[in-house]
Amino acid sequence: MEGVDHLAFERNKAQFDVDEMKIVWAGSREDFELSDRISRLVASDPVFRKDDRAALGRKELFKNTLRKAAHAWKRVIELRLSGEFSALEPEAYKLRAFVDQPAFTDLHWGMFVPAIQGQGTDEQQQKWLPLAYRMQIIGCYAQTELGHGSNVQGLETTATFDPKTDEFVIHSPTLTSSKWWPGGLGKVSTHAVVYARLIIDGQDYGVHGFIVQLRSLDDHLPLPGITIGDIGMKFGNAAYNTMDNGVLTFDHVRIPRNQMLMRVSQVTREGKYVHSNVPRQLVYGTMVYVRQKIVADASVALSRAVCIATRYSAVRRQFGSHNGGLETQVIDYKTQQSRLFPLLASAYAFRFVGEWLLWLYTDVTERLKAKDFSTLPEAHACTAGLKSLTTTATADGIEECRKLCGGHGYLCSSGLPELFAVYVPACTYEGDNIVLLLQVARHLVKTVSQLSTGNKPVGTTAYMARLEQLLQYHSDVKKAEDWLKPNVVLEAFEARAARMCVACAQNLSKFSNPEEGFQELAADLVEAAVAHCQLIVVSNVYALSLLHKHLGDFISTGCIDPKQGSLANEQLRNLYSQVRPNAVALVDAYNYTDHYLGSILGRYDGNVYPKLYEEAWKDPLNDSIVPDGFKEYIQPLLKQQLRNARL
Ligand SMILES: CC/C=C\C/C=C\C/C=C\C/C=C\C/C=C\C/C=C\CCCCC(=O)SCCNC(=O)CCNC(=O)[C@H](O)C(C)(C)COP(=O)(O)OP(=O)(O)OC[C@H]1O[C@@H](n2cnc3c(N)ncnc32)[C@H](O)[C@@H]1OP(=O)(O)O
Ligand SMILES: Cc1cc2nc3c(=O)[nH]c(=O)nc-3n(C[C@H](O)[C@H](O)[C@H](O)COP(=O)(O)OP(=O)(O)OC[C@H]3O[C@@H](n4cnc5c(N)ncnc54)[C@H](O)[C@@H]3O)c2cc1C
Repeated sequence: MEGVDHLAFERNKAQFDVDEMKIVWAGSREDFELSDRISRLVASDPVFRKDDRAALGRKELFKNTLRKAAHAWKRVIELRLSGEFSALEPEAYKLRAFVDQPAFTDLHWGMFVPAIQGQGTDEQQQKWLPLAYRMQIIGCYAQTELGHGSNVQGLETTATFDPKTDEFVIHSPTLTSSKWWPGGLGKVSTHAVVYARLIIDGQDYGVHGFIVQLRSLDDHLPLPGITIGDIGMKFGNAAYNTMDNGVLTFDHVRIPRNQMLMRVSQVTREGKYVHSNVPRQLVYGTMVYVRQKIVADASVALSRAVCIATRYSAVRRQFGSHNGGLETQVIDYKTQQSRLFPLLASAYAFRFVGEWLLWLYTDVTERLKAKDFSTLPEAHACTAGLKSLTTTATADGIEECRKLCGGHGYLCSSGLPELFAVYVPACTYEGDNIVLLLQVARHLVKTVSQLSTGNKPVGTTAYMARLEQLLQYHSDVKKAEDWLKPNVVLEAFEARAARMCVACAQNLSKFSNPEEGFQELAADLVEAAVAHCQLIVVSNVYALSLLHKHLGDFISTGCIDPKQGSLANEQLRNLYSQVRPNAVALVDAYNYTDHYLGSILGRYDGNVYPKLYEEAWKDPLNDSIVPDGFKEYIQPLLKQQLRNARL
């Protein structure tokens, strides 16, 4: 039977309305219609073609990215996708997503503009944002240096106030202070928000943001005192090499005083440092914003991989043929289901968690405007923790989907190698995932230690208020179906997280130096932070597979016993059987075009084999029947073998 028939058959099995689910996935009917329209628009535009990307060299690839970014901007304006000025509107954001090629514009819109919006004064915003909104200047976010990324307070670039000229002198005092990594910096950006140590009259006031012009707006040459370039090829072939991650050094570059971002703190004409009545952590606000975006994007990357692996698993057959009949679809193997279906569930779970985090972020932003900073620690912990949890699971999930597709998953034409290579740096950028989990752990330990002082835990740590009860808890599950009750799962996750946090807090208290204790117990603290973040996911959606995966934690903390663990596993198998007939329809509900998926294995029509065969012949190696280099390198070998044989 041809693949085409396999998927039609699969679609007929669905036990729910796929069109309704498309709307659930999109968020609303309006969002669905918008995504649908824009994805088709991109798919039908030849400039946005991407099937030739894997064969391009770096220079061609980069030029191709510039062309796409310029064309995307033209379309944004022509189609009025940008509201009055800004491409931060959902329509433009969707266009960028479906173009599916990282570019300098991501950092311009994703970090440069938000940094000015969040950390600039009203005056600074009025001056810089209109230019940035019209892309008359292009900006990047220059924080990380060769020597320091995670440790932001360890940055070395200096911004020294010169009261004589009312300027800051931006300088890179060491090799390790070279800015290193900023996307869009290497070849494109005309401006950057540069993070540097503020020095006034010999005193160091810590890291602050400054708007610095890097290149001439006429001929694009670096301005005097600025050395700038690309840091070189990165992991994967095309993948993130569409981006010009850059290196930058300053040799006493002067900027006007009013280019320090002064919403959080100011430097007066007289050189006086004034700190507003706001937490200094607001300087980190852009990172909180982007971490929230990264969580929202995790479900997109994971769902793409899952869509490819699910459709292909329904098309692919191995073993099990009796009397010349059809072989078994690999999706029917229980091992395939136990690897694939939890990922399918995770993609949906991350979609809903992303929505919840957007709500939380919006709420915090509103409060900040009203000078209520009370929820900032919670926002930082949630964005950092969920960024870490979802990107780790998504990167691992994409790789698992590649394995689920067997040998063909390793072909670039499966779409999976490139998806993995583009996605995997998300585990590092915007905060290394372990470093971020340690931030969550600090928040949790602080919460536990404040319980005795009567401080009521709020937000996602509210469950800690029931600590006594959670420490007494033992699951009352008696039969497999009991694990279907959301409250039963939720309580087990709460008790596990609470116990792991309390155990860490108790062990920490044995150290006379708390910081030393924190370093020594860091691995346990990371585990406790993961347990807490998983609880956030579980409290937004139901997730039994996580319980099974981390059974060790649940049993060792005494929340459940081994028998109840086996019942969870039994129930999970029942659930896999229920998901099985709906699997293809569940991934159809993502409504991805074949252009966006970029995968022969994941084609909507399931016509995998003829298209794989056709694609192989397009490889440049097949341009000639006898390869270049035959005469120089193959023929002499063959002749030598002949001579040896004669001897
Ligand atoms: C044509 C085009 C058309 C359309 C285009 C349309 C749209 C554009 C498309 C896309 C754009 C959208 C989005 C972008 C999405 C993706 C972007 C793509 C790629 C991303 C590139 C990645 C960029 C980067 O990587 S930038 C660099 C990021 N760097 C880091 O993350 C560094 C990590 N380190 C840290 O964050 C911190 O230093 C640390 C937290 C780890 C260390 O802190 P530490 O505690 O040691 O020190 P302190 O600094 O003293 O902190 C102490 C207290 O502060 C609290 N804290 C820390 N951080 C925060 C925070 N962020 N917020 C609030 N509070 C914070 C901490 O908890 C301590 O508190 P306490 O109370 O004192 O305990
Ligand atoms: C593709 C890509 C794009 C990027 N874009 C930008 C950009 O636009 N602008 C920008 O400013 N930066 C950018 N970055 C830089 C990025 O933000 C940093 O690389 C990231 O924050 C990690 O910091 P690091 O490189 O210093 O890692 P390190 O901190 O050196 O990490 C190395 C190892 O040390 C461990 N480690 C570090 N500190 C601790 C600790 N306290 N406890 C335990 N373990 C620890 C980490 O877990 C990791 O295993 C980008 C990076 C990449 C890969």
